[in-house]
Amino acid sequence: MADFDLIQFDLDGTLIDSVPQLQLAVNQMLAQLGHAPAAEPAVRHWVGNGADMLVRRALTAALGAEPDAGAQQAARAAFDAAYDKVADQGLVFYPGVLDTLAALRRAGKRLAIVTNKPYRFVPAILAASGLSEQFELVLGGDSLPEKKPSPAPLLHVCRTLDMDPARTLMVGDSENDVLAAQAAGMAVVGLTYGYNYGRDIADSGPDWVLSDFAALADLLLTD
Ligand SMILES: O=C(O)COP(=O)(O)O
Ligand SMILES: [Mg+2]
Repeated sequence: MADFDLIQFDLDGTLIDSVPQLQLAVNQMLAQLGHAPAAEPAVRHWVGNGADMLVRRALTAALGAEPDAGAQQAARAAFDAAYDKVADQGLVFYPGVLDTLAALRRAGKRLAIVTNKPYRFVPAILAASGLSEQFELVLGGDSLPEKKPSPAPLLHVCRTLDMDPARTLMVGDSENDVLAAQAAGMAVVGLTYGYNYGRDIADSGPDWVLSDFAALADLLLTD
């Protein structure tokens, strides 16, 4: 058994499969700007570095070139307005997520979320899932000047909750989660089922590779 007091979770691709809602918002943005819709696998590969990068990657694919600042800004505003309407609709949790989070809380583990998704969208998602009370701290990609793969948000959570990074576990689906945790001096679990630009999460060298969220209970709660 691994002994950690604080578990920091990624959100998209780790707790929820948010690509359906992100795809809706991306395609609404593309339609508004006169472009053809993007297919689901493409959107899946564009997630991971926050909304600005998602919008930039979608626009670059549609235009065949990098957007200028004005186009990017207009597209981001269109995306935000569309995503605001759907972010908390029809949420799908990966198998085992809700039960395992509840078991970790019952065992006295402290839980936090560090996502690259802009913070404004996150409270509604957690409220719609009944998870608002489970996490002591929630940081979005724009909560601090740096987002994952910077270790800054992970270390900020430890400082705020007065916890030692050496007794903290990061759990995520992307190399950004693994790199952030490694730079923060934290152990990290890489989940295989999320979004990692189509790459194998094992390649970034997490301490554990799990294909099932419920396996976290075996890692953290059995002795
Ligand atoms: O919004 C993103 O690009 C990714 O979000 P995540 O950090 O929760 O996976
Ligand atoms: Mg993720």
